[in-house]
Amino acid sequence: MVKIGVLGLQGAVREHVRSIEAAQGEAIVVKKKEQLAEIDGLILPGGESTTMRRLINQYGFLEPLQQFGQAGKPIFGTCAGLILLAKEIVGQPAAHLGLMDIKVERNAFGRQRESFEAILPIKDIADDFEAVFIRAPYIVEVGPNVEVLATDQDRIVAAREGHYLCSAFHPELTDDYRLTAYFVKMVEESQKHLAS
Ligand SMILES: NC(=O)CC[C@H](N)C(=O)O
Repeated sequence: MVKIGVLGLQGAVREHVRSIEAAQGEAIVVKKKEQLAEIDGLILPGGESTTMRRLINQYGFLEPLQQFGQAGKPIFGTCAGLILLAKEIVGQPAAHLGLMDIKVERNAFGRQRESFEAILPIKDIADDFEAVFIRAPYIVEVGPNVEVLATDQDRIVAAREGHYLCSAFHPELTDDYRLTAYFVKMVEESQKHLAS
């Protein structure tokens, strides 16, 4: 069974643990950078990206997280986690981890649609995924190697670039484990690659 960490500094950590277990992965809550050596893939949960970034700095996580991704280990960023992964954030001078070739806008759906649900098709994963959005960002632009997996009213809300996966919505807040299961499979496949 692959070991999947959930960055446990802030946000929807326990819900991701439950989803990983439901998707046949072993879940580990990562609170210290040394634990990154024990896991095969990592989920950056939703929460508040600015708070998470402050804690990432405080606990010395920034470079270890970047190295984890650059070593080819899969990372799945959900909501605030997507913002952490992005190379560019609209209106902000600097990115956080800057690993994925996407440009994102924070709180992009505005006040009227602060939180909402939508049934969305996700490429190769589901025709009818129940997507829960909470003060969600969306992806404004993607680089040439990024595959768009889902859109909501023409806004990009899920994408993949090689071993990086992201969603603007929260796949851990429902009992629909298909997106998490897709990530577990990505981690299993990367294990085969990294071993060969
Ligand atoms: N549910 C979420 O993760 C919200 C993300 C939040 N708006 C941020 O900018 O970090």
